[in-house]
Amino acid sequence: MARRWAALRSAGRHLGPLVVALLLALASWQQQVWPLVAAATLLGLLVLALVVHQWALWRAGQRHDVPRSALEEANQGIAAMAFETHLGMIITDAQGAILKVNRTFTAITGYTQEEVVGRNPRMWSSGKHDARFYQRMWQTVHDTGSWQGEIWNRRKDGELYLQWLTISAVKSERGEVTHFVATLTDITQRRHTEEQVYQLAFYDPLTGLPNRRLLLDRLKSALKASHRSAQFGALMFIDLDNFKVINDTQGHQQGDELLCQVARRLTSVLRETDTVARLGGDEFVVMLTDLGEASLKAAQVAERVAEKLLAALEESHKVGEQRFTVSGSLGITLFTDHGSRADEIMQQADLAMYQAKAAGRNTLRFYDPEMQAVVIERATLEADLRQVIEREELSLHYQPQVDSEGGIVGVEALLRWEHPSRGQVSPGVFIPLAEETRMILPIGRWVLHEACRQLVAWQGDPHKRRLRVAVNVSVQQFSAVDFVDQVERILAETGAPAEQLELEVTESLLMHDPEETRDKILRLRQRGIGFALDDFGTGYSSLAYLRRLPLDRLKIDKSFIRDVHQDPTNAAIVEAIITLSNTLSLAILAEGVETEAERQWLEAHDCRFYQGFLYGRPAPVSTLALDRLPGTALR
Ligand SMILES: Nc1nc2c(ncn2[C@@H]2O[C@@H]3COP(=O)(O)O[C@H]4[C@@H](O)[C@H](n5cnc6c(=O)[nH]c(N)nc65)O[C@@H]4COP(=O)(O)O[C@H]3[C@H]2O)c(=O)[nH]1
Repeated sequence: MARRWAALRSAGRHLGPLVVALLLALASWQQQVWPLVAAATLLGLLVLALVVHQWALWRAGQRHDVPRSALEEANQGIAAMAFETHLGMIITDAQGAILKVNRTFTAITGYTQEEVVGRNPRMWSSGKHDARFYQRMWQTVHDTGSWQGEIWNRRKDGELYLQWLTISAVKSERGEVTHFVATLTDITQRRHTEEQVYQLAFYDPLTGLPNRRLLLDRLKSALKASHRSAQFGALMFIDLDNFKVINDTQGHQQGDELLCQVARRLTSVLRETDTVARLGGDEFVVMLTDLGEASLKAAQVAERVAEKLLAALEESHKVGEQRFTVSGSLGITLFTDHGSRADEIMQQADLAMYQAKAAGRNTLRFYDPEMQAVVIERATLEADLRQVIEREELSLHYQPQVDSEGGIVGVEALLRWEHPSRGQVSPGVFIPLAEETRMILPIGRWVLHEACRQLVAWQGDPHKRRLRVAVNVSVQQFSAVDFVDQVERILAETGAPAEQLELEVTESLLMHDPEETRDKILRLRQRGIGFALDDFGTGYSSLAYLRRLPLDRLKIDKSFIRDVHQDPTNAAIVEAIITLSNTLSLAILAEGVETEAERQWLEAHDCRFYQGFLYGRPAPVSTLALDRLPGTALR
């Protein structure tokens, strides 16, 4: 029995430490390289099999005498199987001379067992790591029994590759190192994939510049650094002024090439520590750091750099066979870590850039906090505007339209917004905002519906039943493909008489699609709806288009009516408009008539319809007493 134990122990002595070392190597490697966990599991199973096998042999040995050579054979077989895993494996002696490598090693490195036995693994070092790296590595193996990490090595064909390497020292019973076991995996491809993912996540694919995410990351780090150093940094937004034209006329390929050139130009002006990022389109951002502790000095430095950047852009760019000049609008904001957040700083630089654009392009502007207040105000108003219909804060006021004999011919419906905390918001403020946000579409529908509902309500009132109601229609609303259907539907829903509805459109509609505009107007006129051209004289009027538009009425803008009786310029313009309307057989109405003198002059010059404070301000239905207006009578 004692003999059998000794045989087993002897076999175990040969194999055990190596297997344990293999396992340790695999286990530590497994923590790092989870995708190959399966290989480690396989090895674990082999070891389990070894234990079971040892146990079976021992049991068998209890019953029969197992020859020592059989035990050794079995152990060696198992060790050989465990050795041939998906990991590259190397066994060296205590001096580092290679004793054995497996097939995976050969597959990874290109070296066969015969080529490496007796040699030192130093033979394939890449030259990428310095002597200290190797010293530390071996020191760790000696101190702790193992080392693991990434290391660059060279394959037989000379190619560099990155491997995950685990080295374990195998010690004798007396604690002396007898062997080293190393496992290695080729992680070059994985690293390459990781780098690609990183590149995609943090860099702009076209120019290779950092993208918004990386820029924000760097800005946050810069803010933290400025907290420690108390130094200012600067963020600049650059937007190319004429890029869109070049892109549209020359094609996207040329546009892309130009953007790449711009990226190179901007980078060439800056220091290595500065960041140039591309946010997309033709928007670039530059971040400068360590501009000193004094804001004035920092601003001066930033301004100098900004000027250099603009100058670099202005030098002509050769794209394909053509040369282009581009200019940029540049907004700058300075930052330190005074509680500002990265996104706020970005917004400030963006705002400053818009200021630069508004100032005539090819220029730079510093961020101005007052501008910020305007923008915040606008954003809040916009948010409120989005809920204006459901919160029922809109109403219509009506302003009378009068003929030369004082008879009321109609009213203009004018939209009012009663804001719960701000009170009345002027249409001059919220209508443009509604147009920008396309909220004008639902709001416009509401106005039309409400005006038609009012028309029907007035049908029962002998004083108002024949009133014509004029409704303003914005270009966006009119241009909607279903505008004609929309009007038809509202007329049907409310039962309003179409011939008492007049739609007021503006000259900007003429710029749109004249054929489509004409077609829509004709279709609605067939239903009996009238059309007036509002604010006439203030916009761009193509007389050729005007002639072709089937209108009923021109409304002379109030700016020309002011003091028309004593302002020769206004008088000349109004006379010309009246002549034109006569030529085109259009009725004419003067807006903004405030004084009797203006009205008399207009009447003397053949303008017979008026609207203005002289006859009444726009008023809600409840206070609209059309029968009691001075000098008027209901027609
Ligand atoms: N100084 C002076 N002003 C006079 C006089 N008589 C009338 N007004 C004002 O002149 C504007 C006439 O409307 P608009 O030219 O269509 O100009 C309107 C129109 O373009 C737009 N708007 C108003 N309601 C609507 C609407 O329902 N839809 C659309 N799309 N725009 C609307 O907002 C603009 C401004 O509307 P309001 O502030 O109501 O301003 C109204 C009116 O109150 C006068 O004698 N003197």
